[in-house]
Amino acid sequence: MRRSPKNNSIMDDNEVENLRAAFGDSSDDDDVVDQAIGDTTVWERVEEINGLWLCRNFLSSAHQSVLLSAILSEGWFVEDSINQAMRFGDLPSWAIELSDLIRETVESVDLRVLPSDLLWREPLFDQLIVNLYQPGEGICAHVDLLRFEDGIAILSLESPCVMRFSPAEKEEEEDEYVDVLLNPGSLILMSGEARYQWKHEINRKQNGFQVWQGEEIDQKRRISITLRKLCQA
Ligand SMILES: O=C(O)CCC(=O)C(=O)O
Ligand SMILES: [Fe+2]
Repeated sequence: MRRSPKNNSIMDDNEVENLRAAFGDSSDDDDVVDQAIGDTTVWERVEEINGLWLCRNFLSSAHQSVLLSAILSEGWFVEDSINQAMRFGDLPSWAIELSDLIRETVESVDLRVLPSDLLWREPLFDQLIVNLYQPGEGICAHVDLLRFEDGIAILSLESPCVMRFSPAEKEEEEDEYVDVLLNPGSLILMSGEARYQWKHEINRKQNGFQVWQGEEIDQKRRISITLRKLCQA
């Protein structure tokens, strides 16, 4: 069975004001603020999967460029053989800003995007993975390790991709899955069932070939940022 997510877009009345506050209301640079707010900065619940939320335009293109430069200037990806960087505990300032922005934008909508015990834990995230995928590279189906708490965020940069969710435990021969398109600048949040009862994967094996709604996706390099919190020992 193939299912694709329906878009339950709900725009909170206060959202634009809150986003303006989140991105800083620099009156000398209103363009950047407007781009940051975007016209589709909306949390969408992926209907088929409890606890899975998508914010398509979480970061404006300007903000994506700034973040990408910050990541690349960490110097983690200077060699072709290195495609993943992990940090625990003290995160780089750009990751803390991202984490703050997630909390602010979730708080600003009157929707249960993240249960409040997760949203208000301190810190919200203390573990970071940056993955760099060349065209044709992806990640096989997995549930994130249980050493991490519930409440996981993934931000996409540079290239769109399709992330496939499938039940972690499926009946034999059952082929149930839900595809979600992750555009650059989009953010997904997984909690509850989405985090524990569904696997996620990115299949770009065939020379980077992926299809979304019948259209081939032009694969480029993709960078993702995964934010999680380690369980207490
Ligand atoms: O790159 C992604 O979007 C997914 C990364 C991921 O699932 C992980 O690091 O556990
Ligand atoms: Fe994962």
